[in-house]
Amino acid sequence: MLRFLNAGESHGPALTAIVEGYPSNVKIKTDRINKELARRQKGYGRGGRMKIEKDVVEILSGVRFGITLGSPITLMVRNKDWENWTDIMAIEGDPMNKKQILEPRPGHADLTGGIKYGFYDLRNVLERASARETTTRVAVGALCKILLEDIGIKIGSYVLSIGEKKIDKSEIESISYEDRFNNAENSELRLPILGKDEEFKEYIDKAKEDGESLGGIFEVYALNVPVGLGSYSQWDTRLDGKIAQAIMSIQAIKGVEIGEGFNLAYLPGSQAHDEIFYSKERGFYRKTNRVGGLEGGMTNGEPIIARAAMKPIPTLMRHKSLQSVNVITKEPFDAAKERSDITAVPAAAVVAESMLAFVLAREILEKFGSDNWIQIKERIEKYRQEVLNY
Ligand SMILES: Cc1cc2nc3c(=O)[nH]c(=O)nc-3n(C[C@H](O)[C@H](O)[C@H](O)COP(=O)(O)O)c2cc1C
Ligand SMILES: C=C(O[C@@H]1CC(C(=O)O)=C[C@@H](OP(=O)(O)O)[C@H]1O)C(=O)O
Repeated sequence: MLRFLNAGESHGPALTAIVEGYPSNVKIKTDRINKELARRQKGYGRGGRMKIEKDVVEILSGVRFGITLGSPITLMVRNKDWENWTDIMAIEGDPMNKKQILEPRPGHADLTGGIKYGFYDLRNVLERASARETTTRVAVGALCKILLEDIGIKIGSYVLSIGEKKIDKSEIESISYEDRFNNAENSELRLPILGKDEEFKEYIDKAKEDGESLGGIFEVYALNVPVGLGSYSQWDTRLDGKIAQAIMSIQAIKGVEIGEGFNLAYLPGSQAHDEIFYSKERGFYRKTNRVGGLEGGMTNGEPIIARAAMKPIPTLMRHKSLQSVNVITKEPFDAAKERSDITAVPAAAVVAESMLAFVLAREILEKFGSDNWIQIKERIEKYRQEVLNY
């Protein structure tokens, strides 16, 4: 089974991931992975840290002369900021008590993590809870995208709202997925339509001036996915559940819906489902995709669509603060900080693409075999023909 683990602290020397179950005979170019890492770093509204980091991957195992071996792949991305934090983040030696963080920030793992793991220096919690970790999720996602692209599956994302500023569903209905993809790539906010960036940027600037932070909603999709990934046979083989879990695991995500999701609850049955049609060229198909490509926990051949809601970034600037309590003195304090993102919805969307790519690559390998990519690809092509002839 394809799986990965990642490790690393936000201000430690490096972030790493080990990917196991990735097939042999896949051509890997580090440029392809670096392109995804750069996409995650973009997005208007990010804070000072993104000016420091320029994420690039180093492959430490599992690839020889640019070809995967079928053995575990180790990926590493160095933290440039480590140089500024070496003494605070010291791996050996006596603790530097003067740099302890005793003030838990609301909306973060700080307080609960401190209580649970038995630390008063909350840096021990926040270093790992931070979304900096998503860098290696994206590196792993890039490996998965290489597989998926080779069999014609394309994954993308776009931002639908930041705070109260929204793109209406009706504004993008007539735009093809190809155009939405290109528009989002050319927008600093990953917006699916052109000409809206300025409006959104002004809105973010205003939030910054007010000392506020913003959340938002993004959509992530996968096109040309074969029918029949996932299964209805057990609760934990249902693919809609796996996708929701993978996206929900991203820091600050508080809601995930598949297809029309929550809106379906307001519709009568006659308007909520996707009727079935048949043509010789296309086989079975739907004219609508309200269920986001998933029925009975399986892909039905239509695009997979998932939307996620991100809460506003918890760290606020000095002039607008949230109340909290010092873990030693028990005195109240003001949790505002100097450095933070104002919003990171576009970055979270790229992370969600990576999580979707990982889940889909894992399902593909589960269904079609997991050792030699050349054979796996042949099986997928044969299966696609069978589906068409069903
Ligand atoms: C890409 C990305 C960047 C983030 N940047 C920040 C940040 O600069 N400051 C901050 O306080 N939280 C930031 N967050 C949110 C926190 O990581 C998150 O709210 C926190 O870890 C608590 O997790 P939870 O919201 O899932 O409970 C970011 C999240 C993501 C996905
Ligand atoms: C470093 C990244 O995001 C970070 C996620 C994050 C958090 O609390 O989640 C807090 C900020 O880090 P710092 O406190 O060092 O400024 C963000 O910059 C990244 O996305 O690569």
